Amino acid sequence: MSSVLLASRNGKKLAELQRVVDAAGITGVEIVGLDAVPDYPEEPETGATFEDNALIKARAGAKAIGIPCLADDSGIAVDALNGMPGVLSARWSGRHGDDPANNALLLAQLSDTPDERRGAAFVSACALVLPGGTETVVRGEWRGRVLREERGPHGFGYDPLFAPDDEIADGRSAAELSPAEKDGLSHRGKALAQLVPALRALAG
Ligand SMILES: O=P(O)(O)OP(=O)(O)OP(=O)(O)OC[C@H]1O[C@@H](n2cnc3c(O)ncnc32)[C@H](O)[C@@H]1O
Ligand SMILES: [Mg+2]
Repeated sequence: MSSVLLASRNGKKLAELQRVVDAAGITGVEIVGLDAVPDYPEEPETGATFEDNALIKARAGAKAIGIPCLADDSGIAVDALNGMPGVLSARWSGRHGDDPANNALLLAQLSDTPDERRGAAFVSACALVLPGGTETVVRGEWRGRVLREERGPHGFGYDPLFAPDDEIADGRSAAELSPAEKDGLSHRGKALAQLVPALRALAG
């Protein structure tokens, strides 16, 4: 049984990554979180793109622990803000990981933006880096619109403000979808689906 390190310091994101990998039913690969390995310092996420940052995080984990490492870098890209917050999504309000402050700032910035120009996309880049140096990076996108108020109890981050375009969502926010529904539609689900063959190849 080989092990793969899932390198995220965001508990709710980590849970989503774990769920999607579990649902893929990959046998012979054990997924371990950062809590199961010795502590190593967090790399600054200095990349200009989601892909760059996912690689920074996955390379750091593979190097520090010496096993294959999977990392996600993600965020929301708002059309009316020319793609921002983008790679700055986790710290848009200035405080890293402060979801209520990030959501409040985004709402305020879009207060004058009419409904027909509130389009946005969640983006996830997922990188798998092997200690030998092999690197795979994939991307998933999820189109929708930014709501005018937060709705729904599930998910994390900007989910309560994001209404996916998918018909099956039927106007609900991403935080009003069940976790399984979100996984089936989300940027992260779409990105990870492309990594399943590479993960399967590690089994043994
Ligand atoms: O870097 P790690 O340790 O994985 O954890 P993080 O929370 O810092 O993660 P990112 O740097 O990738 O920043 C992603 C931010 O984008 C937002 N985001 C990403 N995926 C999301 C999702 O599925 N739903 C809602 N918001 C999301 C949320 O604000 C995250 O904090
Ligand atoms: Mg981060």
